[in-house]
Amino acid sequence: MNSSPTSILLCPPIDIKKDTNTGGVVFDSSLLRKQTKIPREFIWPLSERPSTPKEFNAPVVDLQGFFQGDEASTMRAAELIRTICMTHGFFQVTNHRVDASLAQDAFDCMDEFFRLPLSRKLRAKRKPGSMWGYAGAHSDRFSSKLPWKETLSFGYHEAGPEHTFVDYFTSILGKDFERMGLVYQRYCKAMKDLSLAIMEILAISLGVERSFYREFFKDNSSIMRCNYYPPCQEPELALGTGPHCDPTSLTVLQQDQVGGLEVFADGEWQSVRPIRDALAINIGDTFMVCVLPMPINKLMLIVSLFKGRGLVINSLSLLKRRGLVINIV
Ligand SMILES: C=C1C[C@]23C[C@@]1(O)CC[C@H]2[C@]1(C)CCC[C@@](C)(C(=O)O)[C@H]1[C@@H]3C(=O)O
Ligand SMILES: O=C(O)CCC(=O)C(=O)O
Repeated sequence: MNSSPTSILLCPPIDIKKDTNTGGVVFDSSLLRKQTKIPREFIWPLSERPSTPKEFNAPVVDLQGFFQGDEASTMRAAELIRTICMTHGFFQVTNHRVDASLAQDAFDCMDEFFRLPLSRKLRAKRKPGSMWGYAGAHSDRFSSKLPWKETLSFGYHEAGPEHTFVDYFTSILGKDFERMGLVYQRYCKAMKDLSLAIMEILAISLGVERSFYREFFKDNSSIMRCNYYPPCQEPELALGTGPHCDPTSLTVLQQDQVGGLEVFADGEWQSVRPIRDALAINIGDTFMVCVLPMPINKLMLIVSLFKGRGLVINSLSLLKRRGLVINIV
């Protein structure tokens, strides 16, 4: 499909637009998604691109027993998480009590935002030094090995005013985005509650007083990111998110069914098959360094633009690749 003569004729490569102030690439996904040749700024060195990875056998932790106060089940979950922390630090959780319709609303709101024309998204453009706002391919910060993605980020603090997000979205995008503010306010609260529950199990796993991390993190801040990976006509050359560790404590990720997330485990990149209604969790650097009794390798993540089975993401334009990420700092 990518290299069919018709698509080449319909979509001749264009010169990439540059920001007149910063000289950075302008990531206009409505145009770039149709380009048969991607701009060189997005091409990653072969050595940094994972080749078709094998599937990662991600452990699944069922939180039902924990939430029902079942001690035996909680201890089993804690033991499983302990083993996970001692090896790679990545797992998925089911029965996590984040309402499915809220999770769907969070995807719908991000779709609504990323569908806007670039000029409107740029009204929310992230200012240097701020964590709040929209960024296309992080081209304001980097000039090569750009990620093929758009991001909308904001910070969450439970004790902050309840209307923080509503004020932010409506002031920047207009009244129509009031619902988006309300949805993300509820969503971040739900994710915060979940992260504290996981902190409690982590405390049991690691042999510290049960409420220790819950107390420690209860007044914390979180970073929320909506990552949207638009269709790419040369997905084998680009990456959605480059190889990285999370320099934070705990990450909760809600992803759609397309796939693309990979973890570096046992010395190789391995793809994580999304499980419907499950959330992906990984402990970040802070947790690894502070709490683990023995040094282990940091967990590395990447988002490739391939599905696990090597099919091209999103060329079949109905598919999407979306990640809603919360980093507990
Ligand atoms: C503190 C952070 C920086 C990044 C977000 C995060 O909360 C966790 C990981 C970082 C990141 C995702 C690693 C890959 C590159 C990056 C620029 C991105 O693609 O978003 C990173 C984030 C950043 O904003 O610097
Ligand atoms: O978007 C995703 O699926 C995950 C991206 C990621 O690893 C991150 O933003 O830290």
